[in-house]
Amino acid sequence: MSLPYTTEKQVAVAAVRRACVLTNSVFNKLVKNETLTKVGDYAAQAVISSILHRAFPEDPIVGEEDAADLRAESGTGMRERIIELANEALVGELGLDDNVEWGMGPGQEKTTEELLDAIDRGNYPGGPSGRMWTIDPIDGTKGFLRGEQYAVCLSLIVDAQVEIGVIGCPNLPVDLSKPEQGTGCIFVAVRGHGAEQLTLSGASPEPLSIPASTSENLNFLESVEAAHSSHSFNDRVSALLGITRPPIRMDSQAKYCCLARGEGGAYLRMPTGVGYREKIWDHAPGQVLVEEAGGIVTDSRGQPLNFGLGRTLGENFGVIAAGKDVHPRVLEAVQKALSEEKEKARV
Ligand SMILES: Nc1ncnc2c1ncn2[C@@H]1O[C@H](COP(=O)(O)O)[C@@H](O)[C@H]1OP(=O)(O)O
Ligand SMILES: [Mg+2]
Repeated sequence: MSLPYTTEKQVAVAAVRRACVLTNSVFNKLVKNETLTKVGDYAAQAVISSILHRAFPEDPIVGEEDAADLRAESGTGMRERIIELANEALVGELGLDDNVEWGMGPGQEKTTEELLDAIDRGNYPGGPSGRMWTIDPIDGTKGFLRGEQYAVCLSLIVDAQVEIGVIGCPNLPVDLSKPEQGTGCIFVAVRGHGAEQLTLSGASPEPLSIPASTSENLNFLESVEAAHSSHSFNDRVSALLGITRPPIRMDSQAKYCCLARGEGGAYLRMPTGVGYREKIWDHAPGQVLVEEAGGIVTDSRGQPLNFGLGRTLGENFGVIAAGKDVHPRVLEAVQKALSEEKEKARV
């Protein structure tokens, strides 16, 4: 019997790889300003969505972008650039085992209308049942703009459970401690079948598992942006756990990837204020990756993240991701730090 989701996995990896090549070339070719990330975002979503649609025409997509601004008169310049870049990425000869059947390779250029429709196909509202894909074409836009970490993220959710996660990290060192090995990795997980790291070209799969950690070699992975995740709360939790090493700060779901391969011991993301709801495309691929590498992902109450509530995870209780042995300790420290905060607010 073949493994479940064999075709889905191949198509997803190929789509993410093409989108990574595209975002790299956007970064290298264009002026570094806010428009750069928009161009990359739209073009990468167009590419991934086109490839998914060709392979799985019935599957709905929850994507970060929609094409409304591009369809407007004012979007003409950007639109033309995006169509050109998306088509380059779709037909480019990457010397890989891509399949023309899935809308990649020579002669597969799309019209403007087809690509705008592909972007708009990301408008699915999500929900508790059925199959759906999530796309975050450039997660960590701030990191992308700085030439640091960002990630191209894709997941398949079935009945609110994440079954496949694929995360492309073009700027991530193959091994954080061996920079000479170069950068560019793709992380892939299939529920029940493990997690692996590939090179950006899709070669050399290495299985991933999170090693056991002690307080001495443990440290947090956290956002660069203090507005996305409270640094001071993480400092307090670190102190409660006796962690002495400074946190590893990086943008995007690259944090889940590093955790899955044993770099840092826990990813902690606590809300900085009220109001922001985490999006499912920002956590679905990372969740299955960490779980398949042997870790646990919950919110700050110890509850699993709920991917069946729509486009967001609902009320924001934060995220704790860590190895099996570390997670209970982090959860306990998080709850202690939360009750300290409550106590302070009361006094
Ligand atoms: N107030 C916020 N709290 C948490 N996450 C946020 C907030 N504002 C934006 N984000 C999202 O955080 C993600 C990046 O997180 P990180 O800091 O780990 O790199 C992005 O997807 C970004 O969404 P958006 O793309 O809509 O800006
Ligand atoms: Mg994102």
